[in-house]
Amino acid sequence: MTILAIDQGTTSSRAIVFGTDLRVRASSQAEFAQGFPRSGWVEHDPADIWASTAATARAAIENARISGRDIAAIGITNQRETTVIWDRRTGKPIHNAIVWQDRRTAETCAALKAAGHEPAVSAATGLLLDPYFSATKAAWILDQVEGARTRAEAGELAFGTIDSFLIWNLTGGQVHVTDATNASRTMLYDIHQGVWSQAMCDLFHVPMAMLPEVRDSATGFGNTRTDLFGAAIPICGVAGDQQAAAVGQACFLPGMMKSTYGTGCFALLNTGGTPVASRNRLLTTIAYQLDGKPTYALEGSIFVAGAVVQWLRDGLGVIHNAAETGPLWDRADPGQQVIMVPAFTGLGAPYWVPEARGAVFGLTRATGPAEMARAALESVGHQTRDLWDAMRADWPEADSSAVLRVDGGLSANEPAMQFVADMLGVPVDRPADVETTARGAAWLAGYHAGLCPGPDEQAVVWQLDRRFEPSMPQDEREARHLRWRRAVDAVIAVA
Ligand SMILES: Nc1ncnc2c1ncn2[C@@H]1O[C@H](COP(=O)(O)OP(=O)(O)O)[C@@H](O)[C@H]1O
Ligand SMILES: O=P(O)(O)OC[C@H](O)CO
Repeated sequence: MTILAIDQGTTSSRAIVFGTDLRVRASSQAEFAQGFPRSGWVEHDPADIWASTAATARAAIENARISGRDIAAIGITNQRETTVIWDRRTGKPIHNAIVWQDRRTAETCAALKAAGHEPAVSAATGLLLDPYFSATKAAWILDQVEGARTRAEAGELAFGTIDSFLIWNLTGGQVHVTDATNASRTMLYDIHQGVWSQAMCDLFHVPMAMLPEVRDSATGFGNTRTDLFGAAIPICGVAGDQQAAAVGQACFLPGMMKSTYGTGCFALLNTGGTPVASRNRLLTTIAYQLDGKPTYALEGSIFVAGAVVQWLRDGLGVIHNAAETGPLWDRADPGQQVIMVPAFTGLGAPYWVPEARGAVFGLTRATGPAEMARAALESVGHQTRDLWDAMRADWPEADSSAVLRVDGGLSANEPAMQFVADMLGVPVDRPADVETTARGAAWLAGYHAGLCPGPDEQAVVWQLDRRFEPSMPQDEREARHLRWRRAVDAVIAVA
């Protein structure tokens, strides 16, 4: 038997067929259009999301030379926070999906912050008042689409993050659910009580009648329509993509930490069964929920990591593909120490300044593509160090014996990963299996279906590809990171 993992990401949809040993059997991937209707706005057409998901799932099944009847369980993992509202009767979305990167509700968040609401929001949801999360996005749609609020209150409309929207479509409109990890990104969910928060729904003007039922990350989420894949396949695992990566990296013990370098960078530190309230502007979130028990994490979210490499390619045109940044790093003049702060869509953790924009410091006439590429990659290491410092301050148990597990497209870049190790002063481990996000979703589904072993055994099969040991002298590490902090201060000062 096999397990199908659906990984619906920000720029592409992927489907991967795993054996029950969690080895990849076949996969398929399709990019879809990004909508930028105004500066700071980012939208997806939900029809594209659904069509690319269904098409890649079918293609992966075909590539594996199996049929839907050979799939014992489906696991879903998804871009988080992105918000869809649809009509329960027709299944039709009433607006494009508002993507996690979208900043259109920045003013709403600023006003709520100024009115003193942030402590209550953080206490209930573990999050900060930022446009990143779903609540203000949902309210924006209800305010803009005529009649939507009344219909939502009457229970005619459904709200969902992408997992909910996919499950709704996969089950033919039968099931309106989400899992605890996705719920914990909405800013409407009480992560301590494990229920939707009436106080948050009131504050953000989101009617409770439109919210999905919240379930464990490994449980039954309904069966697929038989006409989709030729069989009614049970959906047994769901988690937001960053949480699924933590699961795929087998970060099952308190103190274990992973960092995923895709478009952005998201670091999660497992803090066990007790939520840790951050004093350093990190997020408290649910890492996974098994058998009704949430495991919590501290999360640092950086909006631009791999995206800075895309900008070198598409914006500056100094590279043709991402992998060229490795050799360019080697050619860069190390004496120049150019600093790039890639705050293209504001600064995320631990600064949270939505108005900030990017800057490059230390340019000379001798600065060329190599120095720019190196500065871009170094920004990833500096940002990870910022998160690391915040995590150690919030949770001193994250001591010097710690290791950072990395994954995501940019983790293929050797000098960048070496620089992360140098900035943190701890080893950085890259696993042999880089499909960690999909693997996490597959494990959740396989675990519930009785096909995969429990967390302890699963942790043992995690395999190392390469360990990056820190080699930069301590005084150099601290001096270089101090210059970065000053550059960030300057970016914030002009925001
Ligand atoms: N060798 C590389 N060096 C630097 N960046 C890379 C490399 N390979 C991929 N990337 C970057 O990684 C990102 C893609 O990673 P991926 O995990 O697929 O992201 P996502 O799931 O967010 O789309 C891109 O932004 C790309 O620029
Ligand atoms: O789709 P990704 O990999 O860019 O991940 C997006 C995150 O889930 C946003 O919180």
